[in-house]
Amino acid sequence: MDTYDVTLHDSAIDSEADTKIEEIIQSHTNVIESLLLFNMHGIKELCRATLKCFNSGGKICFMGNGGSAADSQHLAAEFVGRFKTNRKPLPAMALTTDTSIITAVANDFGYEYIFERQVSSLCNPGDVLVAISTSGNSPCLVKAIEAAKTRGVFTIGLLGKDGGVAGNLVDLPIIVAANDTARIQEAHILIGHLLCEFCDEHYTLHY
Ligand SMILES: O=C(CO)[C@@H](O)[C@H](O)[C@H](O)[C@H](O)COP(=O)(O)O
Ligand SMILES: [Zn+2]
Repeated sequence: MDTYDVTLHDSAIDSEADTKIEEIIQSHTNVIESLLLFNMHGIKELCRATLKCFNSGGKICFMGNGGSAADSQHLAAEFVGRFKTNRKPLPAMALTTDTSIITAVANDFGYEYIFERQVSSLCNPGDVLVAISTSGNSPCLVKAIEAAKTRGVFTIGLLGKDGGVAGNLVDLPIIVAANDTARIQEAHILIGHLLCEFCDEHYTLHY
């Protein structure tokens, strides 16, 4: 059977790829640099709220759809397991991982309740809830934020575009100044990793 040699140059594909790669890396860089201009204050508040939550016995919960669901479980794992150093385990949960809860709640109540039911049953006053959403408009996140606020949970939005509905609801909106979903998600995971690194260093030094 004939096989293609994928290493053979194809000038049309190569030049198309050159242009696209440069364009995407440049737009990623612009979005990441904009964090220094627009989001320093919000990221500092995120670091402070998280430390205060952990120091008073609370936990941090993450939620999001699609790529942001992946970010939620990625970040929870860094806290419970380890990031760079072997500091103490830190209490974090992704509300995106229990398929039995998610499918039962979606099936019995509706998809928009998949996080709300978990917040109402698992979150306590003093906990932090991080909603990761590029639009800020996903109904399942909005419902969960509303439930969290009635329970004394500190709500944070890692958002994009104009912040959407969640931008006006959360206690701390961190809105990445971009419109492209993928570029916003790349900034979100940088902010998440930054928080992990900050907590690593803090708890390695202080406990
Ligand atoms: O990862 C991506 C796009 O990069 C998608 O899976 C994306 O997360 C999904 O379309 C989500 O449903 C978008 O939701 P949201 O960010 O608007 O809350
Ligand atoms: Zn994606």
